[in-house]
Amino acid sequence: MNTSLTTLGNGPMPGPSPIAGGGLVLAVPSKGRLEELTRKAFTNARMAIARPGGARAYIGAIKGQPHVTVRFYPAGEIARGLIHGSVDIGVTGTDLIHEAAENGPENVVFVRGLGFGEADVVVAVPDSWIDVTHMADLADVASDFRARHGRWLRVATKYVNLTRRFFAEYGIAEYRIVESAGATEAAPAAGSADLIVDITSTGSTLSANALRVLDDGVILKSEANLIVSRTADWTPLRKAQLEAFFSVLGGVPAGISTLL
Ligand SMILES: Nc1ncnc2c1ncn2[C@@H]1O[C@H](COP(=O)(O)OP(=O)(O)OP(=O)(O)O)[C@@H](O)[C@H]1O
Ligand SMILES: O=P(O)(O)OC[C@H]1O[C@H](OP(=O)(O)OP(=O)(O)O)[C@H](O)[C@@H]1O
Repeated sequence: MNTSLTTLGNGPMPGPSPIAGGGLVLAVPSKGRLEELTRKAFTNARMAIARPGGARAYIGAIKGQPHVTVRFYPAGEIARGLIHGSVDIGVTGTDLIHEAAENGPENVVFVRGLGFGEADVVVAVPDSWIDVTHMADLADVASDFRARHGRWLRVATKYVNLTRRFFAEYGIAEYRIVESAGATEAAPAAGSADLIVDITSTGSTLSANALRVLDDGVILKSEANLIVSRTADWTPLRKAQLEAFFSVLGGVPAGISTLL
């Protein structure tokens, strides 16, 4: 697995930044698989993240980057912070940028994929729905579901916005979203929803719950990314700090130069 943040090799250990004052917020995932792999990626790039207060502390630092404050946030919060400009640089899943706002991708620069957190957001139905293999079949099911069952078709998901946009592309409007905070795959068997939209990587959670991805049901392919906010307040000082940060990672990436 390639967890390198650099494109041009690791380079020398960074010295103290010549720039004083101001400061950038670098947000990294506070828990789960993304936390561990993100920290490994920064360590590989000789930018090891220190978390002096331990696993429950929410502020960290990078040696040699005195103008960078590391904040540990849930992955979804990082996406929202990058879009709104309260986070300058962040690592999170691309799925969360797309889910957080329809114009989310326009408000950030995806600097590079990090080679982990690879997963697809998919539409999955019970294995027993043998005649439903494509979104067009689902559209047929949705259109007469209420007449047949006396209630709307229910979709369990935490990807409410991605679901609405994707279903609209197929003209599917007759359904209800059941917001799910976790264990979404359990919802159809538990009777709280008819189908789901969720993230999958190996597919084992879907098959363990007798669910199947529709043939054209991949909404998007996601990966952990190093991301820069376009909406942050890019004063000349902070732009210089951003350049200093990326100089350690092999140079300022092309997409960033439009900010500078
Ligand atoms: N099985 C998986 N394989 C690879 N990447 C995944 C997998 N599940 C989730 N991810 C990635 O990690 C991100 C965070 O997922 P996770 O399940 O840790 O979030 P959460 O705990 O539900 O959300 P939050 O961290 O915002 O509270 C996902 O949005 C996706 O980008
Ligand atoms: O396709 P799979 O490889 O089965 O992964 C999919 C599962 O991973 C995530 O959950 P979570 O992070 O709670 O699960 P995990 O750590 O067990 O993968 C996601 O919400 C799915 O439930």
